[in-house]
Amino acid sequence: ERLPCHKSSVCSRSYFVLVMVFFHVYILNVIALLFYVHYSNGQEDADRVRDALRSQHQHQHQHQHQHRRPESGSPPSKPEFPRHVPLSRVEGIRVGHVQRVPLVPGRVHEMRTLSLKPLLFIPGFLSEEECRVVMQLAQLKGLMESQLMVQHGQEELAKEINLSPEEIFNLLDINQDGQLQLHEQILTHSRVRDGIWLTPENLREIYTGLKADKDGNLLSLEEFRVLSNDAFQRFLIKRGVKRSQLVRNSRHTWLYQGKGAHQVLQDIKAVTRLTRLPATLVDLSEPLQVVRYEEGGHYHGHHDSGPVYPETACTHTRIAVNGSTPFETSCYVTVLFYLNSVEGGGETAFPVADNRTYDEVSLIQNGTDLLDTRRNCNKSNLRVKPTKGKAVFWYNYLSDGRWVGEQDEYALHGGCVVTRGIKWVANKWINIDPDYERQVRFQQLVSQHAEDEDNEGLTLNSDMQSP
Ligand SMILES: O=C(O)CCC(=O)C(=O)O
Ligand SMILES: [Fe+2]
Repeated sequence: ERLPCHKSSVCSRSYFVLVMVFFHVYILNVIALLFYVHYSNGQEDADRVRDALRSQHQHQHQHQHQHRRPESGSPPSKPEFPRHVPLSRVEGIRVGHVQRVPLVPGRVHEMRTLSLKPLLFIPGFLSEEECRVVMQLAQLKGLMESQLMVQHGQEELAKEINLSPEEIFNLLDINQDGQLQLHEQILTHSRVRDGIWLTPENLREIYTGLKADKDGNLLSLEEFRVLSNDAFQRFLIKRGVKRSQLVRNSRHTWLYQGKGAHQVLQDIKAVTRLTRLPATLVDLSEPLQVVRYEEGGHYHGHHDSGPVYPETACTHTRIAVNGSTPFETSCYVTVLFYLNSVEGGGETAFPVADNRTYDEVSLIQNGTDLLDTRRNCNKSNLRVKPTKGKAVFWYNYLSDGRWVGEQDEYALHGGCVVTRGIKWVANKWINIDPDYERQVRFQQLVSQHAEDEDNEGLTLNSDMQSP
């Protein structure tokens, strides 16, 4: 028996029509949305393919006419790495994995993965002859001290940002317990202060000398306040600082690798094939840094690239910064070449490579300072022996899937003290700004500048030719 159904109720014909209309509109909406998603992706794919083709074309063009400047009058060249195409990064697979890299025609080099945190490889690279040429060129040019005895930068910086003793104290007090333990002082206060490396004993000696600390290892805010800003420095200068007490005890020079440079130096730019990074990045990077450590030389633990903060800019892209950035840092992928085999010591140490976790405070514990490469290299997780012609290559940044991302804290490293003989290395730092837009702006500025120079040259030439 059917229930009675009134005209005005939900069973009515008009209600049914209304529901059907809504239903169809809904279905049409869904279909339209699907079409939209499909076509917009298609467009992006098309953009991506077009960009990739364009970049490939530019790449080939660059290989055919190496070091050729952009044609005058042409628009500034587009970056070789469009946003959609991720920056190449070599896969580590697993520790011990070996991959073959075609660095020079007719010869295949092997590259072994040494660690995954940081992503680090050891490829064979330079021939004996190439090592000899680089060392001779560096000697011919002349080397300078890598670190001057006393740096004033920190004092000036502290004055510039105008911090009170309380504010500095809080900055140093990592665990915020109102007292500075010895490792806190070493980690932040003394390390960055003068570029002078202080051991726990040094620090105690200084505090005693300055009559700053009454109870040994702890420094209260009151005691800290007594220490005037330059007390440390004055004390150290009076007492004398030896080269072995510096963060970096070596000499170095820079060798230009562009057009007209010695062929061996130009050939070292084959790091593009090693790292698979775009040739433009390598071309726009700093020159080759050649370093010589005498017996007793060292370089304490450090990062080649700084952390990524909004207020920090890379040194190489500073001309592309809109507005001002108070701090600058180096931004690199590092390729380190060993130009000779060292008789004793001189390994490159990576104290926390492949550690499960990274803990800055535990780098200095119970008198053991893992960053101290004069004393504690044997406690590092990974040490690379300097062998002539070999290179180590690592990423100072993690990947964000497309471009370089956060700083890789595990990339901490240093050069162990050379116990016998002399050590020669060369750094090929490939400058990459973690800020993609800034790197692109920088490249555009550089190519625009080159273009302007070319135009100026043309004007000058025609001036000279005119009667
Ligand atoms: O000499 C070494 O083994 C390391 C050198 C180094 O880390 C550097 O020059 O930045
Ligand atoms: Fe380094």
